[in-house]
Amino acid sequence: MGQDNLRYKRILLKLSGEALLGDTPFGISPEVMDEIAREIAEVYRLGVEIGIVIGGGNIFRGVAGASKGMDRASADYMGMLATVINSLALQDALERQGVTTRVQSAIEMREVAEPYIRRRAIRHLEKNRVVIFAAGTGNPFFTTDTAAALRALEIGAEALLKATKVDGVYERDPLQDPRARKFDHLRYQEVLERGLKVMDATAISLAMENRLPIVVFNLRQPQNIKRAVLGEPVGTTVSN
Ligand SMILES: Nc1ncnc2c1ncn2[C@@H]1O[C@H](COP(=O)(O)OP(=O)(O)OP(=O)(O)O)[C@@H](O)[C@H]1O
Ligand SMILES: O=c1ccn([C@@H]2O[C@H](COP(=O)(O)O)[C@@H](O)[C@H]2O)c(=O)[nH]1
Repeated sequence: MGQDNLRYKRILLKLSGEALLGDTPFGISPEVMDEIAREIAEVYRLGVEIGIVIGGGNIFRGVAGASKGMDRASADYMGMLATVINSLALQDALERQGVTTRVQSAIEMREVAEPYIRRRAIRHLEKNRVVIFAAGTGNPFFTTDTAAALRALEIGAEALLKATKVDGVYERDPLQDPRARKFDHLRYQEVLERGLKVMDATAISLAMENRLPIVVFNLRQPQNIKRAVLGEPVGTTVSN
């Protein structure tokens, strides 16, 4: 398949940390990780330039620590380190699929990852390397959704693809209310006004201000990443 069929040639893919659990109670399911790596490798071979942000919900979330009395900022740093663990696991899985990758961390840890340098990240993408952005924004009180929107804008991605545990954006959380209806398309403002929690408001606002389209879809449904890249109807699109 040639590049002409692609709807997006450079994407920022946000992967749910929680989806990595699969059937395991904690951490990373090797089967799920391999399956995700295969899907990404297929899209990579279409010639798409791919930046990735992966969440940390399978290991630790700052709000969970804070709710048990921890200092919020310390808990958030733990959450950011959790995303580094996931990023290294994803790098390993992708390289086993023959995909060249680099991990860039927003918190410096030279022995395991490059520091985040925007121009260098763009150069990696131009050289057909998948760039995995670890440690979120590097700042507490944010989430990896916001990190994904930020990095998408920094690298000039044409879309932010949020691959998560649900099929798209619903009128209410579908995990709480299975009767909730799914939207095919929503405007940014509607997501904010309806208080839809599928993505945090900071990420939505950043995308809205910069007209960055967001596609929310189910990570565990085979071929969904490819379908989104080809512009086929999948999940929910959030744009103007
Ligand atoms: N209106 C809604 N439509 C769809 N999902 C919703 C809605 N409201 C809440 N959600 C929840 O939002 C979740 C996705 O966002 P969240 O940021 O929590 O997870 P993630 O990004 O998939 O995981 P992680 O934080 O581990 O990376 C879904 O799993 C869903 O249960
Ligand atoms: O910029 C950021 C990104 C993340 N965090 C912390 O990491 C965890 C895990 O990220 P999720 O988006 O929830 O998967 C998050 O709960 C925060 O505690 C951060 O502080 N800053």
